[in-house]
Amino acid sequence: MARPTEHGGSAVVIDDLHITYRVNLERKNTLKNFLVKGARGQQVNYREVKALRGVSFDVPKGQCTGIIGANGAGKSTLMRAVAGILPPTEGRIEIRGKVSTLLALGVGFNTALTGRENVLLGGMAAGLTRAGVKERFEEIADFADLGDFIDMPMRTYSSGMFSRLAFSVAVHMEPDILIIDEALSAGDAQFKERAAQKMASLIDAAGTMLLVSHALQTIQDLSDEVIWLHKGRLIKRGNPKEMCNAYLEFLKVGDDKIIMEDF
Ligand SMILES: Nc1ncnc2c1ncn2[C@@H]1O[C@H](COP(=O)(O)OP(=O)(O)OP(=O)(O)O)[C@@H](O)[C@H]1O
Repeated sequence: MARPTEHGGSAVVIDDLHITYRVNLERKNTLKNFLVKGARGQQVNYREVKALRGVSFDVPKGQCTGIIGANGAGKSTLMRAVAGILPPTEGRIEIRGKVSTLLALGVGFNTALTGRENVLLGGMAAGLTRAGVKERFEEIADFADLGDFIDMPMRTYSSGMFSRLAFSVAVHMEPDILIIDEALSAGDAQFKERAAQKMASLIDAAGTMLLVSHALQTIQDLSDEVIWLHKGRLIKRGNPKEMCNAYLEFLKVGDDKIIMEDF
């Protein structure tokens, strides 16, 4: 049973989240090198990248929360953490419901298998029964619109085709929480249009969404609230138009001071 907290209406609660990547700087990143260095008492050379530094916010149920920020701000890291792919280095993520994400599904696809087989596996990985996936299969395949390619190994897919299938599987899982990271850039113009329509209908169906995009118009059109990340920190959260305007102003000026004044 959900713990009664002050975040009663939240689908996701993120509390003081830190994520630090540990990057191995060794030229020879091999087990042998690691063991040889260990045996000689030498240190293996690591560098730490603090991708998220104490981020806290909650995602209200049934709303779309947009995430914006410059390259390297930590947006994808945050999405991977909410999807359960990356464990928090420090802090806490509480998820109330079934999460579906393009990231996790894309990662889970086995390119030696056909699209059809991957839909089955992906659906089951997302918590559906075999019968449940079969019931939805036609709709998923129709939406991805890959023609005969659905029965071809996925290694023969273009990256756009890969994304279309991943997107289609993700949005047909009826998740409680849907994570979309730049999904609208998946596929060609026609698919983008259909993807946007599908997302609008998902939002109407009151699903909770986390949406990461550099397309600020899309963010404004779809989000109820926007979070602005910069260098691993949450700078501001609030009304989509105001957040996007503030971010655009920052991009124009290109100066961290504009952020730090309010921070
Ligand atoms: N696998 C990784 N190993 C080490 N460092 C990483 C890894 N992935 C991301 N980083 C670093 O973490 C920081 C945040 O990266 P992240 O991809 O989350 O940013 P982003 O906001 O999604 O950026 P973009 O808009 O460019 O996609 C960056 O400094 C990046 O270099």
